[in-house]
Amino acid sequence: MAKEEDPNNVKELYNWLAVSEKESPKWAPKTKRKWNLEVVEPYGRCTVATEHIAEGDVLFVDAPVITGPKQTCDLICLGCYRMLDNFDYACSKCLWPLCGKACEQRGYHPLECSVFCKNPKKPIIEDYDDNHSLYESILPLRCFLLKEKFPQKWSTLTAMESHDDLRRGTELWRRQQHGIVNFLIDTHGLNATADEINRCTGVLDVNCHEVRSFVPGSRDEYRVRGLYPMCAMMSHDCASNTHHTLLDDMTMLVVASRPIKKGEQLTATYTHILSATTERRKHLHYSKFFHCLCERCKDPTEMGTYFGALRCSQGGCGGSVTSTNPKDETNMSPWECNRCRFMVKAETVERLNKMIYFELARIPPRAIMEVEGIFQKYKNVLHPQHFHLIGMKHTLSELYGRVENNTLGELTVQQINRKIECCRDLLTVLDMLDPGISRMRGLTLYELHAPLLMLANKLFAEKALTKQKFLRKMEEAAKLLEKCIHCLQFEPMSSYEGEICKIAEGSLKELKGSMKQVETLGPQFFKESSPEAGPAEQEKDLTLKDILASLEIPDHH
Ligand SMILES: C[S@@+](CC[C@H](N)C(=O)[O-])C[C@H]1O[C@@H](n2cnc3c(N)ncnc32)[C@H](O)[C@@H]1O
Repeated sequence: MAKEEDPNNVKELYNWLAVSEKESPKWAPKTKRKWNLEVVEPYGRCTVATEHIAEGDVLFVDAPVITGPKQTCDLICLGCYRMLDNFDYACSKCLWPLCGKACEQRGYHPLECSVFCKNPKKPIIEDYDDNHSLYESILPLRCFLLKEKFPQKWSTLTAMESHDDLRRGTELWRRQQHGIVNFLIDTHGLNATADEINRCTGVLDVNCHEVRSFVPGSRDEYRVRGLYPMCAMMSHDCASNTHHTLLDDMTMLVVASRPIKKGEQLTATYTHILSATTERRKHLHYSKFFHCLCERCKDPTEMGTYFGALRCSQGGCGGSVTSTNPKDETNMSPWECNRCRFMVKAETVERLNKMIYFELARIPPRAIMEVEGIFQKYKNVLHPQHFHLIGMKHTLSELYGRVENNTLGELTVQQINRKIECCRDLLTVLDMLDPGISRMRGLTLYELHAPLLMLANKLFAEKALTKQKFLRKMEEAAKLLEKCIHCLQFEPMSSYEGEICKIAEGSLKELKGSMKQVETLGPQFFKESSPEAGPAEQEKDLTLKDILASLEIPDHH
């Protein structure tokens, strides 16, 4: 299409949407498009809702233009992406690592093979540590080869942003000239110009998504990169309003994670939501070349979570120390206590966060007591909702009940309560930073329902609950399961989340059956609900919200 007719390549991108719809699985939901591609500064092209969108509405399915290894990764098979323990099998034509003969023709491997086979050189894996950059040239090469082999994909790829002007001269750019451009053109004689390769590398750097799944028919996990043009058109927001799910054939399903108003942008998160403002903004600037100015980044309290805040160290103050200017591009603005105005240097905060990262990184996997040790060490230094403490609670919520010698049945009541506390505190933060449909929320709700039910059953066995209270506790667990299923409903069955969703559906059915049975049980199974005990018992469960509601005072909080 002539450039004048489509100056922003919007039509070109809509064409890809049509291709994706054709390529997506037959069962994938088809819906009317409720958004348009528009150009809005400073974002560039972005997706804008043309009508009200409800939570869970399917927005689109997106097929990848191309997939391939990440810039750095462990040894993998270039055909099926399975991780390899050793370099035992080399492609018979190009000598690159594969898992076996069948993968010589699998996936996109024939693309790079057609270039490397002209000058076969077995890559020297022994020279690299884990997570090496041996593979960094593969995906840019695959992109370049689309030009001849898949022209439709090539024209979509060239419609995408590469920020060459902003990338040129950066440290990353300089490294890529050696590892990618020279490697392909000088070592392997690729008939391309440096500009063409840099453009492909740029499109990948600015637009790629990490994709994680299992090799079909196995439990072998893979982690690669994929170029999803429609997903890439969504602007970034540190508290986004969409949720994406990788389907079995590597197409991406995108749904609204919460209601989206007409005129609002559909947004995705390009970075990790459980990291602090300084880190997210640094990462976005380094990798995506913009300074994020979303509501969360502008707010020193990060939407009331105090996710980066420290506890004030001045005796008895009890205030929270936050950045005086989180938007500062130099990250040098001092931090200040919101009560006593005590100041802390930004550098000190950064050093403290790094120190905790290093301590956490040294912990062996699944070591509950070590995580608890670091939590105790820093709990009076950091705000209770600081990202490090919430990150540790996330880890603990998954470990208690799931590791050897700490299975759910082996936990003490104290440990069960700790698991419950960790899940609840994580959910509180997620409600503020990532409300609606999310994998993390779905999994955490599942983790929370089990110990709650276990405690309720224990108390029932001890005849320590009235019938009403036991039913209320069962109802709470059922509600958690319902919400978990809502969050994980789009996950494919082959994924861990899809499996949990299926298990949650089974547990919910069972639980509802048990509740019906409990209704029929006689009083001999329960604690007597004496007139004195009744109100006191109810009081324990009351919240401030309940009290305000009963007095009909609106809660302005
Ligand atoms: C994956 S692309 C998104 C599509 C892009 N707007 C386009 O026209 O091709 C990422 C780029 O979009 C822009 N962008 C995305 N989110 C942004 C945000 N929150 N603030 C400013 N620019 C943003 C930046 O230029 C970024 O490098």
